[in-house]
Amino acid sequence: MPAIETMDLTKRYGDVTALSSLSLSVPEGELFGLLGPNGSGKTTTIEILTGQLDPTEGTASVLGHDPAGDPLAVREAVGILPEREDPPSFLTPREYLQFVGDVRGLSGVDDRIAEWADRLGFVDTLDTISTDLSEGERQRVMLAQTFVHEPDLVFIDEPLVNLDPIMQAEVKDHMRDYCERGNTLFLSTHFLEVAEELCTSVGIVRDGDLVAERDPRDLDPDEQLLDYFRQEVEPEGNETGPENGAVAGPAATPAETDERDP
Ligand SMILES: Nc1ncnc2c1ncn2[C@@H]1O[C@H](COP(=O)(O)OP(=O)(O)OP(=O)(O)O)[C@@H](O)[C@H]1O
Repeated sequence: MPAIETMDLTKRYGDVTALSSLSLSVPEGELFGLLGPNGSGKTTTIEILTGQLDPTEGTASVLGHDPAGDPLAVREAVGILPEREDPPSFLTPREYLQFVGDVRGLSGVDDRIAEWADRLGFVDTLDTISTDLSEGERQRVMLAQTFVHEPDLVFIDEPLVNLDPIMQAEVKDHMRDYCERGNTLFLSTHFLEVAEELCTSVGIVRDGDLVAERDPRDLDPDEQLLDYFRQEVEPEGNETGPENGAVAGPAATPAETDERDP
């Protein structure tokens, strides 16, 4: 059974069609990257798969659960890190992670918090009120809450944004190890270099439909994921675009900027 499967997922908001018969299948153990221009339907897909939003039509299965019919079962089983999500400003990382542990019914929470704070380098700020943390420090805490209950499947929107280069390398290693242990990771990113380096499969969405799927490790040595992306998302005869590797997204890799993806 695939970790994730969708059949003809469609989401309409009045006249706007955010998803249009999107079908995809992500096997267990895959490090899958969902790529696409702004407004192509990536967030909508993640919100449906994590039971936050009901589709207008179509079906989905996530670890064998129906996110529309049983959203709680999905949310209990997976880790989720939406883009631009922070820990509550009035809690310290320790208090927030204890709260997450309580909600998830975890045992040994203090040990888990210590382990993740050590791994993601926030031991020194565990007891600092979150409003006083930098953006990167808050992202580390949010990554910890995503993985702290050791879920089999994790959804992350822009995992490396705001992290310094050393922490990016640490998180990349963790994500690879996580999938090598048989778990599944579903990323959404505008950073094609990150997808090319990490993902074992990428799917490209355009206008709410999956238009291409590929293992980036199969790219020819002289072919870049950006070229492939352009070919799939740009209508014929309109093949000019940004030269920076993040089409219709931010102008630099996360290593080069402190700005969040617009
Ligand atoms: N609540 C809403 N009401 C109306 N339209 C919406 C709503 N949410 C999303 N849309 C529209 O649905 C389409 C898909 O949006 P979505 O946020 O899924 O795209 P995305 O690929 O995640 O974009 P980005 O890369 O900019 O984050 C867009 O046209 C967007 O304007």
